[in-house]
Amino acid sequence: MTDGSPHPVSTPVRRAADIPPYDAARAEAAVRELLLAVGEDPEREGLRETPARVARAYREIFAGLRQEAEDVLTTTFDLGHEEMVLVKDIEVYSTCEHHLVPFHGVAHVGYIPNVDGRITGLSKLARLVEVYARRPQVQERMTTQIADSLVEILEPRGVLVVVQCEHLCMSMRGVRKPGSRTITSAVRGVMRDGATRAEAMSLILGK
Ligand SMILES: Nc1nc2c(ncn2[C@@H]2O[C@H](COP(=O)(O)OP(=O)(O)OP(=O)(O)O)[C@@H](O)[C@H]2O)c(=O)[nH]1
Ligand SMILES: [Zn+2]
Repeated sequence: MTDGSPHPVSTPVRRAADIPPYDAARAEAAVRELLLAVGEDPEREGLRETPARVARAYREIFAGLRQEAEDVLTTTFDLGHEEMVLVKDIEVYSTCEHHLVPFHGVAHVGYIPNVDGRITGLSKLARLVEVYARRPQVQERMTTQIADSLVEILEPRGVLVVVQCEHLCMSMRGVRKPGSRTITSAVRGVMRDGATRAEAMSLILGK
């Protein structure tokens, strides 16, 4: 990303409560305009329902804008488990905020609970990824948000998030390099320690 990007990773993120309800009619009108702009006929048979379909699809694809990490990291248990918990290969579909085309791949989310051993349900880690993936995104910000929300809510001793994605904006257009993968990571607390980090990484890389 260029330094002059209008959407740097540090862009302040609006809270779900500050975002107006999804405007399906507006999305539909915009898709119709887009079809006209590219030279299509939105009235032809195959396209007649497309603006409404796309509006419904966008509601789903961007549903994370109206969710917060607190909404999904609800279930916590005090199991007294103080060792590393890692869920790997969580499938991710997100949308590049520069081109509004998908980027997709996997996320690996690990943490070391705090001394009380407070942990969350495993599925909640995958739900957390969804909250941040279902927004117009850049991969770096998504990775950071996943890590920081875990830190804030579970107060674990350490967190490691690794995301590996192919960006379709680099595959199907622009530089046209299909198959390249971008890897981002965010490491917090004791996961920064060499041995702990190495253990997490070997679990991620191991088959
Ligand atoms: N750092 C980062 N860059 C991204 C991400 N998604 C897309 N980009 C990049 O955002 C940049 C936008 O660059 P611009 O020069 O403004 O746009 P463009 O002319 O469409 O650029 P090209 O893709 O090179 O054709 C491109 O280099 C994309 O590869 C992401 O998640 N993280
Ligand atoms: Zn892009």
